[in-house]
Amino acid sequence: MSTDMVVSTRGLTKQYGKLLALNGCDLDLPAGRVVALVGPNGAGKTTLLRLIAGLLHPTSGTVSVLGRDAATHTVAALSQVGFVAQEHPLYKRFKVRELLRLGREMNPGWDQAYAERRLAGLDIGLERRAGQLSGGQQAQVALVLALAKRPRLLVLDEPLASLDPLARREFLRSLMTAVADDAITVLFSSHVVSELERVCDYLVLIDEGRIRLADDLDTLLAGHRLLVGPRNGHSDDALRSADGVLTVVHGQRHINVVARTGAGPAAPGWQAHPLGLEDLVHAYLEQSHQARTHRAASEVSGR
Ligand SMILES: Nc1ncnc2c1ncn2[C@@H]1O[C@H](COP(=O)(O)OP(=O)(O)OP(=O)(O)O)[C@@H](O)[C@H]1O
Repeated sequence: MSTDMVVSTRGLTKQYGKLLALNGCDLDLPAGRVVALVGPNGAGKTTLLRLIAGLLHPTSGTVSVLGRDAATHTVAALSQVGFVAQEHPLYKRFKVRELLRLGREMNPGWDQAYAERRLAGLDIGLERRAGQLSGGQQAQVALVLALAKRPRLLVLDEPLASLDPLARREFLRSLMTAVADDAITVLFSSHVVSELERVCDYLVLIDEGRIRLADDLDTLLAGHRLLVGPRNGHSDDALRSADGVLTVVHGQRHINVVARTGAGPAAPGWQAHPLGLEDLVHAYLEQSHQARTHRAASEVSGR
């Protein structure tokens, strides 16, 4: 493992009974990045995040966080990791002031002045009860509680899920100020891929418990292209089976092909365009979906 990696997993596997939720994941996350973890429902995102936060033990393989084994040094590892679970649960009957006191009592590195400053900046009064705050304000309080631990790694499970577009923007803005001020590494899962391009600089794509992609966003975007060409004269199967081609979609007059840069059709009439993050993620998931459908069909016909 390289020492400047905040998270390193090797062969990380988690089974719930017979269900294989994570399957032999090797992952290295460099320090100081904002990492988006994306994947369809049930892909294994929460499981991976909980393993990294030391809240679950692997069935096999290893997970090292900030140079320590997260499974065996949980207390030491956890003090440097801020974790906000899905739906950012807070003790709803507690006042914000009481939540801060709890945080202070439970975390040796607690920074009360920082917490109060951030809450004041968000206009969230310390005497408000958590349960009476809006969903967006509760998400912000959960973020402040995690940041006031002064973690080196902040792990957020679906922080945007229950927020409306405005609250999402505000939440991401707060997150970005914290990242800029404190140089922490952030790892967060999300289904809202369209919003990630502005905030993250590293992407991990997980599907069926396996890591499909993990790289700098710029490298990934530069490494793929959308190719648009005329409909006639191309067999779908030939296009699809070409090396480096991820997806082939027929429009009314054109065919859209997502391919690795340098691969795919290059005949006259074809034009290459840059690919956005949403299209890139969609292309990989579509490719997995097609492979699954193909596998299922072969199993049925082989019976
Ligand atoms: N405690 C559990 N017991 C049994 N199976 C579980 C448990 N937690 C998760 N699973 C299963 O493990 C797989 C991965 O679940 P996980 O929650 O990690 O996925 P996810 O990518 O976070 O999904 P989502 O986007 O829907 O939140 C799923 O098939 C899920 O049903």
